[in-house]
Amino acid sequence: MLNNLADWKEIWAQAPAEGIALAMWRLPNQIQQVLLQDVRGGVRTDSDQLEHLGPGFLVGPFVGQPYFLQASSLLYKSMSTQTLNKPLQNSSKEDIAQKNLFKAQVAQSVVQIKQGQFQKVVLSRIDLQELAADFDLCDAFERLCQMYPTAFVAAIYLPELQNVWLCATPETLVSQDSEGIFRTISLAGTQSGLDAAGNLLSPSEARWSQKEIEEQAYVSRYIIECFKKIRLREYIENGPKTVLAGNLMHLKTEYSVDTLTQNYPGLITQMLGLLHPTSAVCGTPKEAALYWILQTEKHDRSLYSGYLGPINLASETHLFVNLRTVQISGNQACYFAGCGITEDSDPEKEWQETQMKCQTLQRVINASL
Ligand SMILES: C=C(O[C@@H]1C=C(C(=O)O)C=C[C@H]1O)C(=O)O
Repeated sequence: MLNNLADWKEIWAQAPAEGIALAMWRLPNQIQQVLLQDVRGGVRTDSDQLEHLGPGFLVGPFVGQPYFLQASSLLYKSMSTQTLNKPLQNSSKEDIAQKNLFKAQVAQSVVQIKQGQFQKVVLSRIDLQELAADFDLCDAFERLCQMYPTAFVAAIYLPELQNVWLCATPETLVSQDSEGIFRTISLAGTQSGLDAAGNLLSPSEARWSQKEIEEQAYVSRYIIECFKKIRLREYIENGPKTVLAGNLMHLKTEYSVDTLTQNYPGLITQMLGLLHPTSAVCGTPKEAALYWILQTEKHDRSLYSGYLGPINLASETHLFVNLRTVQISGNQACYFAGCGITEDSDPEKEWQETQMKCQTLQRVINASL
């Protein structure tokens, strides 16, 4: 039947030798997990028309053409009901050299903003850690599904990249359901969702500063500008409101469009092309922010802050921003996290924010020790 955890582990173990591309995911608020195998190994596509690609899984890098994984086979199983009984621990260490470098980059970005080069930029950094000898990808995926029920949890393997990515992201980039409802969100502004004792706070306890409200408004304005470019006026806007995303809280505004009554059949393809990379992961204006990111960051973002998700499956498409994500090569884990910088940014606070974002995955992955 190939639908229990042991079978899925076997498929993951065999994939590199067989040159098969894999994607395994669990949509937000669902219990069903899906494992897709592409015997062709996944191919680069121009994604001109998502609708024409057929059923599969799309993986777009921060910059460049996406990979399309065709659904050669699909396996389904339910999330394990076994509860996590190991304590979660925050294991991120502070590397002083990394911290100083990042804080200097944030300070330089603030200077650029004050000089009028751009208004907002999202800078990221990496945190390299060794995985425990008994780390198991499928177990970590299960734990993330249990810990973060509202996240999109996914793991992918692409033979061309020779590494695995695992994420638990709170951010929808674009989606369209079987009734033709298109959705996107504006997500930004970050604060801890835990109190000093590590208990979850309620969203009503969040207090947002002007800086964070402004930071999220850039993303909302950017989305509305994209709608304007295609002369779409009939959209529903809901928010901003505070949402919990794992150990963090963000400000979120939801946008939806009824593509059937509005007669917009290609909206999702058009919006994907216009939106990515949004002001939530790149900045405003996009070109100047992107130029600064590529000049400043010392690492290659690769698939971090790109997008991924199932397309054309059961007449639905759900693409998410690849955040709260880790790239795994052998026993090396490379965690990625970024933060939105505006003219009011404080380098120390921005560093702390990236630490909290890395911990979203680290506290769960390291709990399997
Ligand atoms: C860039 C990241 O997150 C994005 C940036 C946020 C912010 O700047 O506050 C919040 C949510 C995401 O849209 C990340 O998690 O790496």
